[in-house]
Amino acid sequence: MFTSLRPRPTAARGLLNSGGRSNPPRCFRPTIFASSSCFCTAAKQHPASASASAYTPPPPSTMTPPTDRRPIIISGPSGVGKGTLFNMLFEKHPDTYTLSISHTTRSPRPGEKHGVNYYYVTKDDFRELVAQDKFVENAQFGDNFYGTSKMTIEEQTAKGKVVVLDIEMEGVKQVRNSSIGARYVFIAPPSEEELERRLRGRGTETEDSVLKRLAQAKKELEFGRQGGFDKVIVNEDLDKAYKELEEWIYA
Ligand SMILES: Nc1ncnc2c1ncn2[C@@H]1O[C@H](COP(=O)(O)OP(=O)(O)OP(=O)(O)O)[C@@H](O)[C@H]1O
Repeated sequence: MFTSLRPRPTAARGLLNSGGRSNPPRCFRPTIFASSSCFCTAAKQHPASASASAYTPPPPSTMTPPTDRRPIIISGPSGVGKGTLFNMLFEKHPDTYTLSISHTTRSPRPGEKHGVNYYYVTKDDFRELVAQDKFVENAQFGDNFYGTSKMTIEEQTAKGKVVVLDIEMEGVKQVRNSSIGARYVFIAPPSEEELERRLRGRGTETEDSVLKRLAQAKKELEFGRQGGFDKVIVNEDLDKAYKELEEWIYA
């Protein structure tokens, strides 16, 4: 269990999966840094459009699904472009990827549905699930717990979907220590200055949130440098980074 910051951890995004991990469309697991009433920064439909002006939605893919069906764990500092890249992937391959649905102890918000946005459980139930080692990763934000169950991943994988988890380093460590076989990609910025520029340019954070995210980014970058990822992609040019990501996934 950890309580560190986790922007929009597990599979928290996706243009397509309005019933993905948590909240209403594009609003998933909370972030302690969220600056708006939406608990996450995922409300941006096309993050790329905010700063990466050259972004154009990719045409639907005719590619066959990847042969490697293991969950894809994406990690990297806040603002590096993880959501942007994965949204592009989801857009281009709408039938291939899915976001896992988290368990949470928080109450449903209006319009949210159990089993669609989250699995809503009591704290006692959650603790019991932790004790039974049912989660591949879990975290505490404020008073509430959040976790990705192994069962959710297994069910989606059994349906032929490739599950995507977007998690920060503590979550990555947990997944690595779990029984879930996964592949790991780290998204790095071209520089810390550019990372800050993107975070500020996104316009979703308060100054306090930007500073906290940048402080955490240093740790995340060090974690990325330590190795252990199957793939590291420097997201400088968005289209090139996306191509690299897709080639790696489909290799
Ligand atoms: N290659 C790029 N060049 C310029 N801007 C980019 C690039 N990739 C992403 N961006 C922009 O950077 C900002 C941050 O991207 P995004 O929200 O996808 O980051 P993130 O890693 O998902 O962050 P968080 O973890 O906080 O959700 C967005 O405004 C996005 O448009």
